[in-house]
Amino acid sequence: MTDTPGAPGTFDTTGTFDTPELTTDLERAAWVRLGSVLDPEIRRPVTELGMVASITESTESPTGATSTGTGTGTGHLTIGIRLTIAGCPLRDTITQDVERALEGLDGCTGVEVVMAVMTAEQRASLKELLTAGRPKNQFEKGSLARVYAVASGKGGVGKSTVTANLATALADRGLSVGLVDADIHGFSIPGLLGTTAKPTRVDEMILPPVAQGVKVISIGMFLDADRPVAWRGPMLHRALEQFVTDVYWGDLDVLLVDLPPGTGDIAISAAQLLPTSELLIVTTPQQAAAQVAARAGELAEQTGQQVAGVIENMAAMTLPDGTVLDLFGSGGGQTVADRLTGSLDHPVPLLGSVPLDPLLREDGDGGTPVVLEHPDSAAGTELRRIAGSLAVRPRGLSGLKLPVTPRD
Ligand SMILES: Nc1ncnc2c1ncn2[C@@H]1O[C@H](COP(=O)(O)OP(=O)(O)OP(=O)(O)O)[C@@H](O)[C@H]1O
Repeated sequence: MTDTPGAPGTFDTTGTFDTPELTTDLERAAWVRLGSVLDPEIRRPVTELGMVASITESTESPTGATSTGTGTGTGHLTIGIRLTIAGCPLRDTITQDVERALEGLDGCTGVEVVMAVMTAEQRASLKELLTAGRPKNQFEKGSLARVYAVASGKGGVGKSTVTANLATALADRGLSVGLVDADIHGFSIPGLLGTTAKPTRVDEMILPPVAQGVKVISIGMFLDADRPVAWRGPMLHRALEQFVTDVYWGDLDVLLVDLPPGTGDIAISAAQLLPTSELLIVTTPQQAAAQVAARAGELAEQTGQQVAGVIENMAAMTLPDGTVLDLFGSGGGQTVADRLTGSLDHPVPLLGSVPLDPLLREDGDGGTPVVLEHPDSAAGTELRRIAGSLAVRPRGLSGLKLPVTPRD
């Protein structure tokens, strides 16, 4: 892989992209194959994004011998790729993906990937291509994405762990999923998804890293991890606003938002910025915890949100010898669901009850969500089941009867 300066020229003035000049059959076949290479962040083919600058079959082999007789090339391809920014952290991934896509291509004797960087005009064209026709806030009313803001009454109930696993399980089902870590003071989502990647900036547009198949953005990606965040309400609101408006999410099926615990500024900002969002309330089975969790759900009355359901976490676990360990008591999830059903104008179901499971914690610590690493574990099975019910849930609950799945 070698670097060359960005070569302008194959973008036309209307902001769309010309295909590179293709003169041999091999070059044309390579172009078709490269249509399967997705930009790792934008998740669209590199051929659609103006990232393939050139495909050239050399007439001279790397050893200096020229091709003979046929008038065609030597089968050695040089692929010019334009990265969005210099020092793009994903250059190796893109190189490997290009090489893999061209593997076994008939008549291809070798591939060299040459990297360049987009010019300012090319970046502007790319941004135009990605944002054209999209509202600044794509999650306004009328948005096709289902948006779930995950809330809890207090910290430590496993809200972030549940959110990361639901996002991963939904992505694993083939849905296009975004995840905003809005737990500004206690951001833990990048760790739970095993990523230390930073977002790429294309001018003022932010491309979120993809981890475990989920497009994820967290305040932690912009900060020095060891420094506490001492932000006040307006700054928190601005940060969340940027996550909503400046991040390129593409066409999402589901956006999950990991809220901080409680009923603070961010929960209210999220309701304003994401007017179609519904709340998912996470609680432990403990009755005292359930009372606080219900209060977080009742905020929905003031913000005009619906509560899509309650998820009980840290429920009783069955030990290998068959005994049941009921660490936090039982019934908290159902209590919250009943109380919210009583106080809000729509039924609030208990969506599921995730047991205490050491694998959930271990996999979370390891950055490999349990739904992928141990899908058949007690917690993995229940989290995948809950994700399944969210995946098929219609958007908006007004006037709809919800399937209530009480647990015993
Ligand atoms: N069902 C479970 N079984 C075992 N451990 C769990 C379970 N759910 C969560 N945990 C563990 O509990 C701890 C707290 O979880 P997590 O950080 O997700 O909570 P939280 O509600 O998001 O906290 P905060 O809002 O304060 O950030 C983590 O160590 C996590 O691995």
